Amino acid sequence: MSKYTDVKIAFIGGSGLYRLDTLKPVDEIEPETPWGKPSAKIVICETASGNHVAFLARHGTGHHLNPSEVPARANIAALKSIGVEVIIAFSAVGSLREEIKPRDFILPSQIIDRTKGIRPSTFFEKGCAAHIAFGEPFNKDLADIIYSQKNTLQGENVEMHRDKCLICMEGPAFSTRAESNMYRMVGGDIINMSVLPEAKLAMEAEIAYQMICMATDYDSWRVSEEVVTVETVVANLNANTSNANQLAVNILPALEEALYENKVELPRVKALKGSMRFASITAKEARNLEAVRKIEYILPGYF
Ligand SMILES: CSC[C@H]1O[C@H](OP(=O)(O)O)[C@H](O)[C@@H]1O
Ligand SMILES: Nc1ncnc2[nH]cnc12
Repeated sequence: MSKYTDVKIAFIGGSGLYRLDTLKPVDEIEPETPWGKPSAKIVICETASGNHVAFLARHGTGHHLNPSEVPARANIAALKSIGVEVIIAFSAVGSLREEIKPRDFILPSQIIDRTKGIRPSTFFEKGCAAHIAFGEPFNKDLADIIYSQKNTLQGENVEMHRDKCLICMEGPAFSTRAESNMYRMVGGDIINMSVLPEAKLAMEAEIAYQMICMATDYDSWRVSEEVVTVETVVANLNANTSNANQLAVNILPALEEALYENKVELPRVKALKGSMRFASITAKEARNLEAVRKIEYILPGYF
């Protein structure tokens, strides 16, 4: 049992965002979950109101994990074990649309899965099957709070877009020009390698999840442009860092008012609580006890 049980809000940092300078770190923890240890130590930070929030670097603090290697189950389970109810996850993405410019911020509302089945993507396996509804993979209440801060973004012509479709590819190589064009044709607006299985696992753990994407490049579709390289991504990432830091602190008061002070209701966050209680389709007597024991870590008493 962790000494922290009431850390309701967590930030996950992606490429280029290995800490949040605007939050005051007060402790570090490394929970051992049934799915192993998280990508990095979870940094516990104190907000201006005195609440604790968590920060976790998705690829490790020195970015040693490629997207296919991120221990997403351990990450989500570790956050759940300290009481997390809401995850705001940052991600660097390529843009598949002219109007989404490098350095713009995007709140996706949909995902198309182009990962290759090599990432463990569920807590429910080996004798305890369950199926979550994933039609709305992101949490609109959280997107609304984040979008309300759109005018605080700094930089010439930097915009925030919402309701976009995010393609999640396996990587680590970037897309070919033909793949990039295909993603545009099927309705993709932005592309990354990280939203899955993170978003699915959060849903299974009853954690509300919204990704804040930061465009770093035009991927490989634009004929007038060189194809994406990691140098382009990193240059724009560094430019995005201060906006990401500022956005994180700007949205905290609204999140804290809702989650700690119950001043505002977030119906789509509330609806998640208890949503998994009847999600397992496996007959009680047919459930594998070891599988159930592991799931107890994230949903105690459910199965
Ligand atoms: C460094 S470029 C590709 C890499 O960047 C994104 O990472 P994250 O989502 O963690 O910010 C993308 O998903 C790829 O993993
Ligand atoms: N073009 C791209 N494709 C996939 N992931 C990315 N992350 C940043 N840019 C990306």
